[in-house]
Amino acid sequence: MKPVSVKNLSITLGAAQILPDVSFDVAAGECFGLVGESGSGKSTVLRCASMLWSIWDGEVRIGDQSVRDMDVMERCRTLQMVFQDPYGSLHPRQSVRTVLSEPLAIHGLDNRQDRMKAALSDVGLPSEFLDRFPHQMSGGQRQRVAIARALILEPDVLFLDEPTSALDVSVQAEILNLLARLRQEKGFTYIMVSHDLAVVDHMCERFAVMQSGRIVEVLDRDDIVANRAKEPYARELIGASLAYEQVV
Ligand SMILES: Nc1ncnc2c1ncn2[C@@H]1O[C@H](COP(=O)(O)OP(=O)(O)OP(=O)(O)O)[C@@H](O)[C@H]1O
Repeated sequence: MKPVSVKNLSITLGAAQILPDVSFDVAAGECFGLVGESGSGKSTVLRCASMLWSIWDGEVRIGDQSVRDMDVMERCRTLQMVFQDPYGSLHPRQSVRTVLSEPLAIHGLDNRQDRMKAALSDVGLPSEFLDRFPHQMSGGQRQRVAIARALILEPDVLFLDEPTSALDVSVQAEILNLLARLRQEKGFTYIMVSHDLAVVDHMCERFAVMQSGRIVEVLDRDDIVANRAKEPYARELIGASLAYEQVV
């Protein structure tokens, strides 16, 4: 289990300062949420912290190491990402076997067959799925494969970028429960982006409310129940989410 620390993260793209100055700490084994309106910079935090984008200022550490000091191989073994759209994140012409075996080959890991079967079993899929292609699976099964791909190198930290929002409502809870079980079993540290406060409330111990590239407030579940949010935007977001839950 490793903690994550983000300090004074800032990024400017063209003339726009997307993140002026973002800092937060995530404890080892914690699930930390990032919520906020569309365009508030949630995914940008993950893109920078994972080094998908590298032109930013500040510091991101996993355990005692800066992500900038890790080489690509080390970073892949430390940190993996799960994206919103499992169809988009899986190559249409690659079988599950190819998707799962490639990282093992690149990292020179042995017992590949056993590792692939174990990763599929971890996400609740039988080993026959190794021969399937993305179009032969449901959305939920594709997301399970994307999660298996993230697990296969046994990382410490997972960044989850709206991992259920492209899925049918009936499958969303299944995937969230799977992610919660995996965290318990494997001791992952999660940073989870969502626009859905109910999802974050279900999954995360604490969450940061973002607006216009800034964290306006960090809250935990008890703060929601006790209506303790101080910042007007955070209060508004929570109020809107609670009102929506009452309507549906
Ligand atoms: N490649 C890019 N070039 C320029 N601006 C970008 C780029 N990607 C994102 N942005 C801008 O950065 C800001 C933050 O985007 P980001 O995707 O991080 O928001 P978000 O909170 O994750 O939104 P959503 O919930 O809709 O995914 C937005 O104003 C967006 O227009």
